[in-house]
Amino acid sequence: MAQSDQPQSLLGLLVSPTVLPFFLIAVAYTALRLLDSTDVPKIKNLPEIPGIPILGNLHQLGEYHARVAHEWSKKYGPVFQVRMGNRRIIFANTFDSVKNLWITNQSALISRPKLHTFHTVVSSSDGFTIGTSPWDDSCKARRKTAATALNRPAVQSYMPILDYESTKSIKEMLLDSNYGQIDIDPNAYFTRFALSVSLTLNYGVKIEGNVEDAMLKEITHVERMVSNFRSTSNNWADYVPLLRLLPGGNTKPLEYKKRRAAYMNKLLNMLKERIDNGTDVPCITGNVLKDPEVKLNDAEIMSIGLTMVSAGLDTLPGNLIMCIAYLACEHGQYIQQRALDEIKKVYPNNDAWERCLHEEKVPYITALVKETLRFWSVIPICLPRASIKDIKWGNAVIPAGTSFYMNAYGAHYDDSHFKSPYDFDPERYIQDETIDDAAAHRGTPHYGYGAGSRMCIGSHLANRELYTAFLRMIVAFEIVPPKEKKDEAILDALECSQFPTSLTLDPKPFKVGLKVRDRRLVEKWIQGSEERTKHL
Ligand code: HEM
Repeated sequence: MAQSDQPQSLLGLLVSPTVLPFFLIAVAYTALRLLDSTDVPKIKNLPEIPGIPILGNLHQLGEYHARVAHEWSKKYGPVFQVRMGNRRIIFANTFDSVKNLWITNQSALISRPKLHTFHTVVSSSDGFTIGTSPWDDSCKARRKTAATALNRPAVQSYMPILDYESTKSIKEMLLDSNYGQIDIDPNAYFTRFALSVSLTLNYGVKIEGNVEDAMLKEITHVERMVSNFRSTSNNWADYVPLLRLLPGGNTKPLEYKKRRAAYMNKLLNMLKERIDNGTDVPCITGNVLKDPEVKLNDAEIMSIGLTMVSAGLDTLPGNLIMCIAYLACEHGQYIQQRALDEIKKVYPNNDAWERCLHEEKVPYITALVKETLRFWSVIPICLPRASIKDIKWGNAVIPAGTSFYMNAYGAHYDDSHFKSPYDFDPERYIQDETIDDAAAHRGTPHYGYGAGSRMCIGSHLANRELYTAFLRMIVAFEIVPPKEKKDEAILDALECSQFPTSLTLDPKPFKVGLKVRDRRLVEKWIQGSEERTKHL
C-alpha cells in the first residue's frame, strides 16, 4: 500500500499545514476563555466598568484605588461591578449604598473571601486572623471569645493599662524632644502604645524598652509587610492565577510568615510557662487557656492572639499620628484651642488627665475621634466581604458567593452625606439640636470601623485609646508645625501613605514641635500615673 493511503494519526492530522492554524486558534481561544472567566458571571442590571481581557479592571485601579473607584462612582453610580482578574467584585462607594449593603443586608454579607497571597502563602498553616476568616463555626467561636474580652465593661477594666502606656509614650516624647526644643516624629511612640496595650491585654507582657526595643521593631516591621501583602489592588497574583506560576513570587511572603510564627510562638510559650509556674497575670489568652468551658483548639487560640497583635497595630497608630499631624497645621491650632477650652469647661481643676480614664465627658474630643476616623479612613477599601445569600440591589440580583469591597474612603468623602467632606471639622459631630441638616449624627457616624455583621470588635478599646491619647496630648502640649518645612506632614488622606496600595495606611514620616504647656503640671500628672500603675 502506498504511504499516502495509510490512516493518519491524530497528531499527524493536527500538525498538518491545513489543520494546524485552526488547531492553534482553537487552543488560544479556549485558553483565553479559561483565563478570562470570572468566579461569578456578569451580573445583569448592574453597571460594569469596561476593562480588558484577563486583567479586567485591575490595571486601571492604580496606586490610589479608593480614589479611582470614587471617581468611577460619579459616572457609573454608587454600586458597580468590576473585574479584578478572574474575580468579579462589587464596589459600594457612597454612604447610603454601604448602609444598604453592609447593614440592611448584614446577615447575607457575613463572610470574607480568601485571597491567594494572604490565605494560601502567608497564613496557610498558622490559621487566619478573625478579620480574614470566612464565616464558619470556628470563626463564630473565635469572634465571640474576642468580642467578650473587648466589650464595654471589659475595656473599662483595661484603663490602667492605657494610663500606663499613654503616660510612658508622652513622657518619652517629652524627654526626646528635650521639653519641646527638638521636633519629633510621633509615629514610633504611638506604635509602641498600640502594640504594648495589645500585648498586655492578650499575653500579659508589655514592651519594656523604649521606641528602639527589638521586639517592637520586629513585630511592627513584619506586621506592616504582611499588611502590604494584603493589598487590594497590588497583588495581581491574587486575581490572575497564571501569575502564581512565576518563580520567586512567594519568597518574601514565606519569609515574613516564618518571622511572624517565631514571635507568635514565643509569646504563647512564654505565657504557658508563666501559667505553669503560677506567675502569670490575668490576660485574654491566659483566660482562654485556663477556662475548661472554652472549646478552642491551639490554632484557634493562636488566631485570637494574632488578631489582637495585628488588628490594632495596623489601624490605631495611623489614626493617632495623622490627627497629631493635623493638629500641628494652621487650622489645627484653632482645633487645639477649641479642644482645650472644652476640656477646661468640663475640668476647671486641671484633672482631665486622670478623669479621662473613668469617663468620656468632653464631647469635642469624642467628635475629634470620630472626625479622625472619617477623614483618614485608615482602611480606605475596608476588609473584603463575601456574600452567603443572594442580595438585591435595584433590579440586580447579586448571587451568593460574590466578593464585596466597601470603599470607605468614597463613603467618607460622599458630599451627599457629609457637608464639605474635604474639610477636617470635628464640629460636624457635635449635636446641635437647632439644626436638622446634620445627617452625620443619625445612625452610624462613619465607617472607620466598618459596618454590620463583621464590624470591628475592637472599636470600644480603640475609641478609649484615641480619646485618652488625644486628650492627654492636648492638655500636655501645644502641637506646632516643625521648624523645617521639609518635615511637614502630607495631610491628604491617601497621599500621606507610604504604601498607598497596601490595605492599611502607613503614614509617611513627618515631625511636629511639642511646646510643653505647663511643665510643672505635666510632671505632676506623669508622676500621678506612675504611682497609680506601678503594680502593672
Ligand atoms: C482605630 C483603630 C481601629 C480601626 C480603625 C479598626 C478598623 C477595622 C475595620 C474597618 C474592620 C473591618 C470591619 C468590616 O468588615 O466591616 C475591623 C475588623 C476587626 N477589628 Fe478593628 N480596627 C481598629 C482597632 C482594633 C483593635 C484595637 C482590635 C482588637 C484588639 C480590633 C479587632 C478587630 C477584629 C477582630 C476585626 C475582625 C472582625 C470580623 O471579621 O468579624 N480592631 N477593624
